[in-house]
Amino acid sequence: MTLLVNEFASQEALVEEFASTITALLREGIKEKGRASLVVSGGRTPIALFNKLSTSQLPWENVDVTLADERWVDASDDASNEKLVRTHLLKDNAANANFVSLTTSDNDANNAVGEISQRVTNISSPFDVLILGMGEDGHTASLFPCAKQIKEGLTTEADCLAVTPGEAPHQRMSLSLKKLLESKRIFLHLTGNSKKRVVEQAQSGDDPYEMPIRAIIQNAQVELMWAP
Ligand SMILES: O=C1O[C@H](COP(=O)(O)O)[C@@H](O)[C@H](O)[C@H]1O
Repeated sequence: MTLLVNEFASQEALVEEFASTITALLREGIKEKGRASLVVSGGRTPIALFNKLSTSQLPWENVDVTLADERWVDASDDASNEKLVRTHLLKDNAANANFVSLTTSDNDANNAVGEISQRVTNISSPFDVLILGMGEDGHTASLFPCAKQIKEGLTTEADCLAVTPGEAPHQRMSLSLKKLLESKRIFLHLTGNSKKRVVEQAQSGDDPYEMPIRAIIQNAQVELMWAP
């Protein structure tokens, strides 16, 4: 499919426009169906966007928010994507959004796949907005090229799976490629020149197992939101 490239002069300019686009899409979803859904990623990139989005004027109680992936740590751990979302997004106007957690108290994420899948399935499909990030290795969500579950992640009909990345910390829970693609609008949010080079590398090859972000770009229209 296509990668629509939106480049901004600064991260501030990106956040301003991106937050307003997301707000408009969620408002549209609520108008059409009574509820809207927003799937976000973790990591460092989305923090400023989350802070800005939390000030958006929306009936947030009608918005379901979940994650594209989670690190299998306690929700109080600094590595937790849920902690990031709770700290930077689910506050101010957005405090009443319905957050769907991708964690349980199970020690092993494999034992929680059924329960998490059920939670994700209960969010109306397709998602209104999906915001993906990407690592320097071309992983997106927790679909890591170095994980032995990568084939499962890119081919399963299930909504989510447990992943153990070979070269990154923490076991993960990730939405599957199939579930990620069930989204009306898919954004890839990146900052910095090195991530831009990784996207260019992804575009110049075909193998999704080498760079899983390719599986998204090859199967959907993806809107890149990039700033230096
Ligand atoms: O581990 C993860 O990394 C990616 C990228 O994070 P960033 O810090 O480079 O922005 C993120 O998209 C994913 O959700 C997260 O679990």
